[in-house]
Amino acid sequence: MRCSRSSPTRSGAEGVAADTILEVQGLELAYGTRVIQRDLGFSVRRGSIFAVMGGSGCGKSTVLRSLVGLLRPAAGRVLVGGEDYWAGDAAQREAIGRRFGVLFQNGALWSSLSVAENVALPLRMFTRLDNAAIDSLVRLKLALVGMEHAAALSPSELSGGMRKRAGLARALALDPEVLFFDEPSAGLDPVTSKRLDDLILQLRDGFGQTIVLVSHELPSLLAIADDGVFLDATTRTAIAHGSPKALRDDSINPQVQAFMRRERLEQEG
Ligand SMILES: Nc1ncnc2c1ncn2[C@@H]1O[C@H](COP(=O)(O)OP(=O)(O)OP(=O)(O)O)[C@@H](O)[C@H]1O
Repeated sequence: MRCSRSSPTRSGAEGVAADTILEVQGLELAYGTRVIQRDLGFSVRRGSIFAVMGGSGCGKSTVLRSLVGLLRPAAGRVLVGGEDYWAGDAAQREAIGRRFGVLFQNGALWSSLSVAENVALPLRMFTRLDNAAIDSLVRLKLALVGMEHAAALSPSELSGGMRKRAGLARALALDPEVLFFDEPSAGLDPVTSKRLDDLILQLRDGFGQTIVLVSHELPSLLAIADDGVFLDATTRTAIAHGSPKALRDDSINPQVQAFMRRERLEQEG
């Protein structure tokens, strides 16, 4: 179990532990005057898969939005490699944001572009690589997600699972330090969902990729996440920290137990 209040060796910028890539301190998130979550604190280790968990509407996607720069926190800090993300100006935030890859629920591909052109887009926008280098990188990223055969297809010709994998290839285009997923398994059948889980594990184990994901799909969370935070809609803050397995087996919090037990009954039933 890890949370910001229990980090071990502390060093480097802003006193963040050396193996921490992302640290959230005292975060409060609101839409207008409506507070969604407050007093959030957690840290994400390099090379780990970190899950933001909790029931429907507790604010998981809202937390993700604040981590990737789409929602300015009402209070608190998001430290990326020790740098305070929201303290800088737009240019500084953009520079930090380049270190992120983001995969949204439906893959968010441009429908007018082929799969290969979608993956090439960030490389064309943010690098000075020539066409040959971009083509090679696009082939490499598509091969990584098992989509090399689909380079010329348009997004409308892809299944849901293929769209996610194409979106993943695009999110990986710039070799992000942190990869963010919003509900990777949503809308996928169990077999396709398992393939995506295996791919996510491969990225962690093969490349040391750090991944932060938002999910309420417990089978997937239990299979892949090393650590996480459990948000509660009623108290509007985190009520547990730890891996999904540890929360399932050890948490004494009734809300956490109810969430985990329901999922367990569904699996057993
Ligand atoms: N743009 C917005 N403006 C105002 N309220 C919003 C906005 N987006 C989300 N909300 C509200 O914030 C709360 C948290 O929403 P969020 O989507 O972050 O929850 P979630 O845990 O990801 O939900 P789910 O698991 O159902 O996707 C909800 O009550 C939602 O209605």
